[in-house]
Amino acid sequence: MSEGLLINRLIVNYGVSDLHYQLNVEPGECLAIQGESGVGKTTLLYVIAGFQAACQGEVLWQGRDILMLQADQRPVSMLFQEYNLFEHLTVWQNLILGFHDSVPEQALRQAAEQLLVAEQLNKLPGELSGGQRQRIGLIRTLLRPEPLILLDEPFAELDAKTRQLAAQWVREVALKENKTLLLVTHHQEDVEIVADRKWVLTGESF
Ligand SMILES: Nc1ncnc2c1ncn2[C@@H]1O[C@H](COP(=O)(O)OP(=O)(O)OP(=O)(O)O)[C@@H](O)[C@H]1O
Repeated sequence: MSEGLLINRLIVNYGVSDLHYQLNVEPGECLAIQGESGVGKTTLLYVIAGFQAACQGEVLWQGRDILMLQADQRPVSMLFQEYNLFEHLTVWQNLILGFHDSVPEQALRQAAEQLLVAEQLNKLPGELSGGQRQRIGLIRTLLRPEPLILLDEPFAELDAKTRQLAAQWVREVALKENKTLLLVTHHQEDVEIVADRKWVLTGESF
């Protein structure tokens, strides 16, 4: 029994085609997921997070099949492509949303400083650039309490220098908070900075 994440003979069906997954991630490991476009990287993250159904197999976290749980019951924090920011709330209100009475205020502010978005906290998300929104989403996703972090091209809107800064920050927080992290990226530099290991999805069945 794995204490981390074990994806066991998982099959996701789209009409005539099936996607197959078999994977083991150690607790605290940062795994980069690569593979050709359309091979099923995003689909895998959606199934783990509970936003898409699998038709067979298991997703075990610490020995327990999380496919049985509703999305909000899973030990998962995922950064969506659209960064799930509420437009009518300020950036800061967005950041503290969902922490209830245990807001890690100091850590959130420190992260905003490190990722160069501290000046943006009192603004509305609509006033931010795509890259600034992406970093706000990243901060919230990483600093939430859930142990399993799913990131789908989380640096896509960042310039090379900011991308490197954000990748280093992700690595640092993941290690410090003992997160288990799956990172979908096409960039080799992200893999080198963030990941312990790279897994190339080929679409072959097990
Ligand atoms: N809603 C859907 N209906 C039917 N087929 C779908 C649907 N979503 C995805 N697929 C199929 O599932 C496969 C995997 O898609 P997915 O988006 O997971 O790939 P990906 O590896 O993340 O690709 P990319 O790198 O381009 O983002 C694709 O071949 C696609 O045709």
